[in-house]
Amino acid sequence: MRYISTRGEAAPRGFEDVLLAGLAEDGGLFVPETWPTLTPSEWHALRGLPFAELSARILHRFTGDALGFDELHAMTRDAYASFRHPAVVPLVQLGPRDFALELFHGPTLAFKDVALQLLGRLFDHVLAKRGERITIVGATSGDTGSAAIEACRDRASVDIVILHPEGRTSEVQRRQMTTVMSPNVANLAIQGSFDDCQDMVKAMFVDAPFRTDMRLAAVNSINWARIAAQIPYYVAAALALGAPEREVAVSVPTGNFGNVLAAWAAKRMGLPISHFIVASNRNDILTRFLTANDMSARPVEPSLSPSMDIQVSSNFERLLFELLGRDPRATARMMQDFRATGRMPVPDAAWRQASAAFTGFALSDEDTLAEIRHWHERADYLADPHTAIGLAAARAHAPADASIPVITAATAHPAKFPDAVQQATGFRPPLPPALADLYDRPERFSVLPNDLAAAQGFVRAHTLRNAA
Ligand SMILES: Cc1ncc(COP(=O)(O)O)c(C=O)c1O
Ligand SMILES: N[C@@H](CCOP(=O)(O)O)C(=O)O
Repeated sequence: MRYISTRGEAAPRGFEDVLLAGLAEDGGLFVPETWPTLTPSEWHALRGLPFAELSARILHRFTGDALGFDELHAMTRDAYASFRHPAVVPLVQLGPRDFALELFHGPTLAFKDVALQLLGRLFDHVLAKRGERITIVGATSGDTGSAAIEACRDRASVDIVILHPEGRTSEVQRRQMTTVMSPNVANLAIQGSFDDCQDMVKAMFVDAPFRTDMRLAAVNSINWARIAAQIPYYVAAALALGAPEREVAVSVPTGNFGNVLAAWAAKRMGLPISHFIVASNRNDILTRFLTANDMSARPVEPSLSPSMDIQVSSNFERLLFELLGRDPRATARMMQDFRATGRMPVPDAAWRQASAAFTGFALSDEDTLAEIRHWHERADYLADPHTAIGLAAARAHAPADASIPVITAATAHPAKFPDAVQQATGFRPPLPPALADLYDRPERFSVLPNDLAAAQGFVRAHTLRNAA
């Protein structure tokens, strides 16, 4: 299995190199050279397997010979042993055809743990084999940061620096990152938006000397391994509902487009997903694109679902590459124009293809609160604001064929956003016991302006200090 860059100027390479590279040197994202597909009997063989085994079987299709199945299975078993639910990613029925795929039972209470608990172990495995060290630089709007820190803290071969937008995460999210005192972990609060943080991280990756000197690696969903590790839960849910014989639809609260892209990748592998519903908050660039081919970035606006306060969705590039018939030159040109102008006129044929497969939906804060209240009153179900947006989108855009179930990705635990949940329901969800003293723990982070040189200086100092 080899991977190519969406922009065509980076050498193709295998899974381990892609894992360590993160972003391709040409600024593009790695994608599989060809998509692996499963036959109906291969899908059947996965039905009912423990999640760790199913996950290893799917991932093995993407690692090729780089990793043996047994090694991979040992890692998935270990990664998911700490999840608080025995099913790891339980599917909860909320209505006749409405299901919540709960992805928040990992250590930091969001879907990011599913991939990042595994990535931490993959990094260790590959670095130990190669005798190398890396510095991870990541951007977060709240959840990737804590999940990555939890997965990488105290690992001998890894330093990690996470950039978050100052004051724009929930307090629980910030504290989950800034109360970790491990010497290999550092947090930067950037005076800007998540998009600014993500731009800085990408700029560090395309600064070749800096990238090489620091041995940079990525934990964001620009890293293909993140996407690959998010595919298995869609497989598990669809098989549980009758796939491959029965079609399913998915509704995914969306920011960087990684989680919904993982579902789309499952479809490319042959899983019968008939509809993709892309749910966002008032930062609705994807909805504007899907409904009116208006891909134009606006300033990021804070909302009650801060993890989705994103305008420039990294993984859209992977979809664009496919929509353009895998033409790397056209992809590179369009991405560069988007960067320069903030607008991306997508050719009509490509847009029609996208809008036939994906339906966009955006929800205001007020309606998000109403949706949390609706599920609490109707099904005694507590949804966090991100999940609520996914559930609202599923209700608005469920396929006309009522035999198709709709799986909504429940991406965060309600206790991560207690203020919004309390405002909607009057009930303040408590943190699980492992995090019960979170508000009493001391915090450590540095604040920097939205300035690339300053952030690079910080990353360099952190790396050198730990190497000494
Ligand atoms: C709770 C939550 N829901 C949804 C999203 C959006 O996911 P994605 O960026 O993969 O589209 C995020 C952040 O990425 C998140 O943290
Ligand atoms: N919502 C994310 C933003 C980063 O997304 P990623 O999937 O690319 O890591 C977050 O919570 O940090």
